[in-house]
Amino acid sequence: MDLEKRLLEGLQALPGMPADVEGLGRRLLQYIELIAKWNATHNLTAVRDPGAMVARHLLDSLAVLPHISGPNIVDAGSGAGLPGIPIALARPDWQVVLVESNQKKAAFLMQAVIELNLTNVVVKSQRIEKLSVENKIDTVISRAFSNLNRFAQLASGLCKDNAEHCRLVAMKGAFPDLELMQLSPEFHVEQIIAVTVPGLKAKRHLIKLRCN
Ligand SMILES: C[S@@+](CC[C@H](N)C(=O)[O-])C[C@H]1O[C@@H](n2cnc3c(N)ncnc32)[C@H](O)[C@@H]1O
Repeated sequence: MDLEKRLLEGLQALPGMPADVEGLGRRLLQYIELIAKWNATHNLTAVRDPGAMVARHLLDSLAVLPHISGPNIVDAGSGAGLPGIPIALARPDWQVVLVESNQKKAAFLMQAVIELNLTNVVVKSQRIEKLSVENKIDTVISRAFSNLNRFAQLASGLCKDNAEHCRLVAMKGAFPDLELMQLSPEFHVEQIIAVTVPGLKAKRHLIKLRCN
């Protein structure tokens, strides 16, 4: 099955997608083509085959959409823009800040914002723990960033102006028993959600934290 067809089938199987799934699919394909082009020089992701990126990067990122709240999202340790860029493409009404401390990756993100005309995305080339934001943040999300406790420690300052509503959301693979046991009591586990990603057999879990 070709890439576009596989992507469209995946998008149609996911809840919370926009009405114009085909338009979203075209922009997502443009995005993975850009990753593939820059990957050789900027080492953005170990997944080199655009075919494998469909499920492992795009659908995996979009599967979180029904479980997070906007409109102000921060993606901590965004790397090649995951999950932040797919989220921004699917939700043009949300504002997404991509935070990435590696300068080469941040340069890619800035180029992606221009080439994909992402008017709802801002790139911050810095460490998440140093970030200050003007808007009240609704969700700080991370994928493959660090262990749960470290993520919570580094990112919780971003929730301080919106503590009632703001949530820290960590995208994890297998159920992270050990990481949950090691989480500091200052953070409260609000929800653990098993997520199904079309085309992926591997398990996915979202850990949603509230700062007490
Ligand atoms: C394993 S990569 C994951 C990238 C992307 N989230 C994904 O799922 O493909 C982790 C990223 O976090 C970035 N990073 C690590 N510590 C950071 C920090 N304190 N602030 C911002 N970015 C950080 C690294 O440079 C790296 O690009």
